[in-house]
Amino acid sequence: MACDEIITVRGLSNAFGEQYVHKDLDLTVCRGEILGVVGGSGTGKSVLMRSIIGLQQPVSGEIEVLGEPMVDRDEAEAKNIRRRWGILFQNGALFSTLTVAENVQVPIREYFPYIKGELLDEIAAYKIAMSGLPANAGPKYPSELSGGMRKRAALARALALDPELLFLDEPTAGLDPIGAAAFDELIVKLKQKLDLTVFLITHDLDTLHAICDRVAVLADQKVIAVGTIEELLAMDHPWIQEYFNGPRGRAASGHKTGASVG
Ligand SMILES: Nc1ncnc2c1ncn2[C@@H]1O[C@H](COP(=O)(O)OP(=O)(O)OP(=O)(O)O)[C@@H](O)[C@H]1O
Repeated sequence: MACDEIITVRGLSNAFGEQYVHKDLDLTVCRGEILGVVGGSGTGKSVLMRSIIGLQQPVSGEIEVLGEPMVDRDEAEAKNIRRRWGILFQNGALFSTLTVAENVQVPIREYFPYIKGELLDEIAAYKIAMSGLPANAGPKYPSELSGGMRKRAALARALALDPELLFLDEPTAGLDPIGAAAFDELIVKLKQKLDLTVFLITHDLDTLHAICDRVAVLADQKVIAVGTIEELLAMDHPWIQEYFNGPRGRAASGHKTGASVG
C-alpha cells in the first residue's frame, strides 16, 4: 500500500556543541501506522522526537509534519500545528500540583479558552475514561496514582485535543509485564477508534512485536533500517541481529499479546 506521509524527515543533523547525535538522517512515517523507534541508549531517539515536534532546532535538514514544514516556524504557526498531535513524554510530565482532570484540561484551556465549566469537566472525564482510568481518578493528584495510572493520565492529556498523531516516549518503561501488555492493547484500541498515527519510542520488545506495524532502527547517527520485524530480521546488521534475535528478542517473538494491528 502506498505511504501517505504524515511525518517526513530528510537529511536531519542534530548536534550539541561538537557532538553530533544525528547526521543526514531520513525517516518517513505513514498515516495510520504504529511506527516503533528503537536503538541503543543515547542513539538519539528522544532528540529525534524533539526535532519532529519542533523542540530541538536541527543543525540542518528538513522536517514536515502533517504537511507543514517544522524547521524555523514562527511561534504562532508552530502553535497551530502543535494542537494536532499529542505527546506522552518519558516520565509522564504531569503537573504535580494539578489533579488528573486539571492536567487533562490544560491543553483545552490553552487552545479553547471559551470552553469552561461543565463542558470542560465533561471533556476531561471522557478523555480519562477513554484512557482506561476509573472516573474517581479525575480528582486525584499524580502522587496518589500508581505508575501505570500516571501513564494513563498522561495519555488522557495527550488525547485532550483529539490529535491525529500521537508521540509516545517509552510508554511502558517501568510497568510490570501485565500492565505493559494492557497499555499496548489500549494503544491499539485507541489507534483504531481514533484513526491515530503513532510514533512510539520503546525498548520493550514485547511492545514491538505486539503492536508495531513497522520499526525504525537508530544507529550510527542515522535510521539504518525501517521495516516489519520480519524484514529487519532478514538484515545482517549486528545490532539488529543481537537485538531481535538475541535471547530476549526470541522470547518476545514467542509471547505476543492478544493485541492486533489493523
Ligand atoms: N539538552 C541536551 N544537551 C546536551 N546533550 C544532549 C541533550 N539532550 C540529549 N543530549 C545527548 O544526545 C544524545 C542522545 O540523547 P537521547 O536522549 O535522544 O537518546 P535516546 O536514544 O533517547 O536514549 P535512551 O534510550 O537512553 O532514552 C545523548 O548523548 C545525550 O547525552
